[in-house]
Amino acid sequence: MSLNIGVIGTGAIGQDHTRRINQVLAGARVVAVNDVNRANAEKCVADYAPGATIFDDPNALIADAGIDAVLVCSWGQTHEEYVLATIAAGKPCFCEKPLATTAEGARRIVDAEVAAGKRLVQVGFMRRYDPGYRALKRAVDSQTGAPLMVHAAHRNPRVGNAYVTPMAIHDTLIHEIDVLRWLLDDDYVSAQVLFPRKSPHAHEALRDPQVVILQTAKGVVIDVEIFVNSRYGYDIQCEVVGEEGIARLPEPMGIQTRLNATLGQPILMDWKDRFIDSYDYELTDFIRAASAGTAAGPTAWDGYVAAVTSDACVAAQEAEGTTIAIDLPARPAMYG
Ligand SMILES: NC(=O)c1ccc[n+]([C@@H]2O[C@H](COP(=O)([O-])OP(=O)(O)OC[C@H]3O[C@@H](n4cnc5c(N)ncnc54)[C@H](O)[C@@H]3O)[C@@H](O)[C@H]2O)c1
Ligand SMILES: O[C@H]1[C@H](O)[C@@H](O)[C@H](O)[C@@H](O)[C@H]1O
Repeated sequence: MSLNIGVIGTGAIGQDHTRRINQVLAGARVVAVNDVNRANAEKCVADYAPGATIFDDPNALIADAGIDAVLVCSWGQTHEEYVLATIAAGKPCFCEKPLATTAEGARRIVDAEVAAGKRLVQVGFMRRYDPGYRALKRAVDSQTGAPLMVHAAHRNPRVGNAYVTPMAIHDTLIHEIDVLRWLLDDDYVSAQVLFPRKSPHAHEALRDPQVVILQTAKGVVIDVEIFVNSRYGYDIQCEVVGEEGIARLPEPMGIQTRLNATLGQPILMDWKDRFIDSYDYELTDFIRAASAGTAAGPTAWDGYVAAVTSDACVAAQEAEGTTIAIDLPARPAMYG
């Protein structure tokens, strides 16, 4: 039996997920879509979901008896409302990051899921599914000894004018916030942000680059460079320094050339290409679990921890150079 999915938010990633569900993956179909911008919904249906129903009301889509599960791919500040409504309908929900734009909002989702008594939410932290990060985790767990430090970088070639300083945390660093605590099996205890000299490519409302320093409960010190005007490429770096050696995230596959006295390898420019396999794997996991009426993968608790950590990092941006403590409440039993 095929899982009937409704997608709320049919912009860049909503369309890309619709394409992969309808054209690449097995076991599910996107049969309904909603977008505040109807033209985006129409384009998504025309390109990737012929025959799907366009709902003008997202809550009607969530409640519709023909919809088994919901993908929330709208702007971050709208996620909480739709995820809560999907939990209330008792349906599995895949929510793109961030789960909510405030820690309080993410906590309301955790509480609703706990009250529902079973997992219904998967957060779109796709890097946990990336073969490179998975190989890195195996090396960190079994070869390089207890981790001491992590050096990471998250570089985008450019961003639009709507992207302002706190978004470097909520929109960009949030991937490292999630994947590094998964990689290290650890939680954060403090955050500090340093601002190097500003890139001339950064617009007025954006301080870019930034360096975020996170410390973990086990004593690991992590530095993450966020540089969203790198110009040269979409580049994700991660190196874990352990007691016995160093493990590095592999570069994405690319043809190496020896040409004109130069050793060359292309660098990707778009996030869609960098994690293309991971998006396929995370949605495969979602379809499998949702077909059994539940959810798998990154949890609402992971989304909540990311929100608490993000808030601390934004406070650390505002208090430039000051170390901000991160306090997490006890983890509900449902999340292991
Ligand atoms: N996991 C990843 O790597 C990744 C990559 C890109 C985006 N994202 C996340 O996905 C979400 C969407 O990002 P995007 O790049 O596709 O943005 P986008 O602007 O291209 O698309 C968002 C769509 O949501 C629609 N929308 C906004 N508010 C809505 C509402 N209240 N109800 C219904 N539709 C609404 C917009 O009209 C737009 O079509 C964001 O939360 C973003 O952080 C995740
Ligand atoms: O929404 C995108 C996406 O999450 C990318 O993976 C990240 O590199 C960008 O910085 C962010 O703006």
